[in-house]
Amino acid sequence: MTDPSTPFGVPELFELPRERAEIAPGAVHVPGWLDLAQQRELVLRCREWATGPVPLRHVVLPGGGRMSVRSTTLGWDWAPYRYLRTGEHKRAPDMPGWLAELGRRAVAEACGEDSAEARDYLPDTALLNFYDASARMGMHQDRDEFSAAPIVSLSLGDACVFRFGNTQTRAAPYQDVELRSGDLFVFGGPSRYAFHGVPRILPGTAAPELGMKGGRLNLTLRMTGRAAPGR
Ligand SMILES: O=C(O)CCC(=O)C(=O)O
Ligand SMILES: [Fe+2]
Repeated sequence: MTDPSTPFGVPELFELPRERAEIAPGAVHVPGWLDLAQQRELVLRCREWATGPVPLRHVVLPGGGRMSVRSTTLGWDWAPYRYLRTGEHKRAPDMPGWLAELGRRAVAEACGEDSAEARDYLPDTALLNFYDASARMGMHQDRDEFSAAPIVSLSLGDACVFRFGNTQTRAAPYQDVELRSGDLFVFGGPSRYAFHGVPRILPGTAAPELGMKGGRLNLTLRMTGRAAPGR
C-alpha cells in the first residue's frame, strides 16, 4: 500500500502547510496572506509605481555605497536616512487609500482586530524594493520614522531568506525566515526596532502565474509620524 503522505512515492511533491508564527514578541509571519489574484494585482500596481515619477533606482548611501536593491516610494520619499516630500526627480505618488487600508488589515491580522495597533494604523508611506537574484539588504533597523507603529511587509515574486534579529546588535542571535510571494510579516511592539535584513534571494521560486520574469518585490508600509503635507 502506498503511504498517503507521499503520493507517487515522492515526498518532495508534498509540502506541509506553512504555519503562522510569532518569530519574536510583536513580530508575526503570516504565510500566504495574499491569494494569487491579490498578488497579481499588487504586482501590476508595483509595475506602475516602479516606472512613475520616482522610478526604481539604486539608492546611494552617504558613505558612497550603492544599495544592490532598487527602490521607490509612495507618499513620502526616502533618502538615507530620512523621509522627504520631494524625491530626486519628482514628488512620489500619493499613498493610495486602499493600500493604507490593506496595511490596517495586515496589522489587525497580526495584532488582533480590536488591538490599539490596528485601530490607530494609518500608514502614510510605502517603500517598494526590487531584488534581482544577487541583491541583498544588510542588517539594519527601521528607525527613520517618528512613530513606533508597526512595520507591515508584503512579499511578491521570488522567495527570500529574511533575517530577523534582535534590538541590540546586527549580529546574532537572529532567526532566518523564508518569505514567499503572498507572505505577510509585521513587526511592532518589542520587535519594532529589531535589526533585520535580506541575505539571499531564492531565484526561480515564484509561481509563473504571477507574471513576473524574476526577482522579488517587497512592499513595506510605514507610519512616518511626519505631519501631513500641505498641498
Ligand atoms: O525586503 C524586505 O523584506 C525587507 C525590506 C526592509 O527591511 C526595508 O525596506 O527596510
Ligand atoms: Fe527594514
